[in-house]
Formats: sequence, structure tokens, C-alpha cells
Amino acid sequence: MSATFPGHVIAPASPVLQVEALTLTFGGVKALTGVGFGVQPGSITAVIGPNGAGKTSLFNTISGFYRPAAGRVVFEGNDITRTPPPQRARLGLARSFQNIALFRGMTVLDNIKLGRHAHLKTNVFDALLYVGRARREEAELRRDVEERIIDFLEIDHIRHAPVAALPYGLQKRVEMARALAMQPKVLMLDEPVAGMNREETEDMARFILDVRNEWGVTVLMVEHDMGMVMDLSDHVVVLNFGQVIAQGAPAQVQADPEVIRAYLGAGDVGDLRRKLRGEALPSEAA
Ligand SMILES: Nc1ncnc2c1ncn2[C@@H]1O[C@H](COP(=O)(O)OP(=O)(O)OP(=O)(O)O)[C@@H](O)[C@H]1O
Repeated sequence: MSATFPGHVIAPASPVLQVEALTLTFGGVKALTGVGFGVQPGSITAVIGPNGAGKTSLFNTISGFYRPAAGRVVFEGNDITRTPPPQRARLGLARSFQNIALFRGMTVLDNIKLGRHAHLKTNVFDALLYVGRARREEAELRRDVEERIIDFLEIDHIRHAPVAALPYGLQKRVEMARALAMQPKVLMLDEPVAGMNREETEDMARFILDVRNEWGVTVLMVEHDMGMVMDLSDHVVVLNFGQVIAQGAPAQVQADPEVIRAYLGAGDVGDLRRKLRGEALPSEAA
């Protein structure tokens, strides 16, 4: 029965990705302690925190590169804590890397195809030999990749260019294209605008929004650019010393006293507001 009633309250959807009480240690160092949060389907969720807070460790644990000492990663209701990274990608959890991880001598198109291969049932060697199912999948891949992803990310003019010859901002866009080629349900972006100038940052912010709005892909990102995080995110998770110290809507997190303390010690709240808006502090504006 699907009737709706006036005043009917729609319960929030269950999270597509759930991180539960994650603890990660390196020797004696606890990089994460009891970290938990949910990523709602269709949301843009950001993880922020001062340097060394554990953001990269968390990303690597969610994507399967690190194995937690305790806790669970649950994707679409299934426990994937022990699922290897390529299988997570096939399930729909794709990621980009903080430092560009493209094959620099290869063209844009070939890099994107490699992303797609992670998604195919045939292995990459079959695909390279164009045998059997791989050949049909290759045809499908070309349509899919060339017509949708390349058009969407406005990289048509560079599809045959070697990645190494491209400016940094475009390389980051190609990396996003490669992650999108895996047709993820959740796209994990590791510092998508790090090292970008203002114009490149604005372009990337627009693509992230469109990935969510037009493609319905859920986005989970780690990012230092506070202006972008606060503008784009529906939900912000704040880490400090490996623990979640606050989470909620951007405005809520910006006003949280513990977040203020984490970023600036007992500093000036006005400074924090500027910092959280992505503006230079007076002391930094030389
Ligand atoms: N491979 C490792 N071996 C030992 N300690 C590590 C390793 N990776 C991270 N750590 C430690 O774990 C903690 C969290 O580091 P992590 O890199 O996850 O933080 P971060 O929030 O991503 O920092 P940044 O913003 O500087 O990238 C730090 O104390 C760090 O020194």
C-alpha cells in the first residue's frame, strides 16, 4: 500500500554506506578510534579535520587498503570490512587518489578505459586481446565512456592526449572520469581540489555537484578547501586525533565549539569563520 497522508513523515533513507566504530592502529599509534557515521544516498558528505586527524586513514579503510583492528564498513547493508579493494569497486564504491594515480604516458581515453575494466567481468588481459565477451563489452564501453563521461566532464578535446601533457586541473578531472567509468554508486574523492587554482576549483565543484544532481551518484570526499566543503556538502563529519568530534549540516559544524577548538586551539571565532569560509586569516594574508 503506497497511499500518502497529509502530515506523513518520510523516514530518512537508510545509509548507502555505514562506517561503524572503526579503529585502526599503526604499531602503537591509533590513527582511528571508534569512528562511526552514515552516508545517505544522494548526499554529498565531506570528511574534514586538521592535519593528521585521520582522514586519509579513514578513506583507505573504507576503500579496503587498510584493515581495521575493530569496527565495520557496511555498503548497501552488506558487511564489506574484509572485501578486497577491487571487489569493493565492482560493488559500486569507487575512489580517486590524493596524489594523481593516472598512467601518465597513456592517453586520457586509455586511462578511462582502465577504470572501466575494473568493472568488467572479463579480466584485463582478455579485454586487451579483444576476445569473446570482452569485444562486446568493449563496444559498450566505448559508447558509455565516450558519449557520457567524456562529454559530461568536458574533456572531449583531450581524449587522445597523453595525460602527462595536461595541466594539473585537467589531470584531476581525468582521474574523476576514470573513477566514474566504474559506474559507482558512491564516489569517494580524496582532496579533489588540492593544488588547484580558483577557476579549476570552481569547475571541479560544479562537476561534483552535477555528478550528484544529474547522475544520482552519492559523493564522499575528504577536502581541505573549507569554502568548497561548506558550499557543496549536505553533511560534514569532523575528525580530530582519529575521532569524530562533530557531524551535521555545514552551518551546524561551523558553529560547533569543539570544531573551533580543533582548528584554532582556543582562537578567535571570527578567524575560524573566515577559515571555514575558505578565506585567508589576517595573519596568513601577507
Ligand atoms: N602508514 C602509516 N604508518 C604509521 N602511522 C601512520 C600511517 N599513516 C598515517 N599514520 C598516522 O595516523 C595518523 C592519521 O594520519 P592521516 O594521514 O590519516 O591523517 P590526515 O587527516 O589524512 O592528515 P593530512 O590532512 O595531513 O593528510 C597520524 O598520526 C599519522 O602519523
